[in-house]
Amino acid sequence: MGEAPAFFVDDLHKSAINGNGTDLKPKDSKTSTDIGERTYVIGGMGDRSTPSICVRVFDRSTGEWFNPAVLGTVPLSWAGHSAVAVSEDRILIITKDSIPDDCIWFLEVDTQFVRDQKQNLGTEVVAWSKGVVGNIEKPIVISGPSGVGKGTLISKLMSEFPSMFGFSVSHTTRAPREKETNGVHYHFTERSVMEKAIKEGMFLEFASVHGNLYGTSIEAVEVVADAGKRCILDIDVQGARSVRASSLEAIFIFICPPSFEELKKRLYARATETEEQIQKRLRNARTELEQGQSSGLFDHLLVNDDLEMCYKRLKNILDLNGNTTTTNKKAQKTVNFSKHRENKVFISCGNAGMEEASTSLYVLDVSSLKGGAPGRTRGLNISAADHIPNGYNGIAH
Ligand SMILES: Nc1ncnc2c1ncn2[C@@H]1O[C@H](COP(=O)(O)OP(=O)(O)OP(=O)(O)O)[C@@H](O)[C@H]1O
Ligand SMILES: Nc1nc2c(ncn2[C@@H]2O[C@H](COP(=O)(O)O)[C@@H](O)[C@H]2O)c(=O)[nH]1
Repeated sequence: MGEAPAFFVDDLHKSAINGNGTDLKPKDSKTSTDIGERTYVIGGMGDRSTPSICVRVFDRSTGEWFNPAVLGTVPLSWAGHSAVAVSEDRILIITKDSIPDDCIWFLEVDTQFVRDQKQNLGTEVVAWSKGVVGNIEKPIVISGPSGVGKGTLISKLMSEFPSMFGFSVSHTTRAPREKETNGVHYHFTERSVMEKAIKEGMFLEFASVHGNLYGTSIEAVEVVADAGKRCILDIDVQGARSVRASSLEAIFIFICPPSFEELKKRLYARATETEEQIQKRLRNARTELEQGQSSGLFDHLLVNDDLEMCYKRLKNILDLNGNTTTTNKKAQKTVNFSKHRENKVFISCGNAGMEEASTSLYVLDVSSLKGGAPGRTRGLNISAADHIPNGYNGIAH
């Protein structure tokens, strides 16, 4: 314990550009990056056909090594990497020989998500998150008691704007209804499987609703964003609260019935639940209505009395009728050199494998990072740079 393995000193050399991070000689497969009292050793394992990545941590205050639980989506291709700490809570990793869409990653070491998971799992944790250039439109969280018409409103929105919105397909342990399709309406899952995935940090949120487990996986939201669409989540109030507390910035809309009697009528008319289940849903509806209307959790409350009227108001909120906008604007692609000086990382990219070796210099602005583990880190800004001003972070790639 406490002794650094051979690779720690011998195999690493400091960045040619600023000495804060490390980059690799072609044959190397590990980097070490210091944050506070800890040194994060990130290295490739396996052979070229099945490369993988491991993380070990050396705590200089105790002189001990440990292997943290590694959460999030691990980079797939791994032919080496460069690493630099961009803040107290995360390390930027640039993987070598990757396609441009797949080369920027973050290893989070002390973000809110990591701290939460440390507490949940009772162990040391780090988490991967893939960096994505540009921002996404804020996802839309729609909540409300069972039978109020959330699904009906969402279906209308998706049919009218199929290329604009994508549905976050939740996991649930409840049995499918007659017309429901696995993978479309829900991922119908065994409780033990879902509980295991929750423990492994695969879920953005989950809750026990009307006696079953429901949850939004990180991938459910990210695949919609990756497709360039705005994600819609149909989740209960507990789930909405968890999303509010997560790194996902969203718009929260609560749908109310015109009266409790009308809600009851809709649930009976839908006829998808047994008498006992309907009674349970109605009991839970009272609490949900109380919490939804009074908690300050929701940005908008909509009464679904006349369906067409409610749909129109929903479209107003989402700026689909040409009214006030509530969506965030797309990321600015240009970099302002006079601002956020400390948040720029210069990347020197060599193409030694080509006939004429050359090096290009890019500047990565990490000042407007959004999201992060357990999903993607969005909001990266990359542009060409012609020189590295004094005092900047940089890594060779
Ligand atoms: N404005 C409305 N007026 C009358 N009936 C409605 C209205 N909106 C929805 N409904 C009907 O109410 C029933 C419940 O709607 P829906 O299934 O969309 O509710 P939900 O909120 O998604 O419920 P759950 O949370 O249980 O999935 C459906 O039969 C639907 O056709
Ligand atoms: N917290 C979450 N709640 C969810 C999720 N998916 C659905 N729901 C909510 O469950 C109830 C019941 O749905 P039903 O399809 O069985 O009628 C409803 O209020 C949904 O909003 C989820 O991923 N997380």
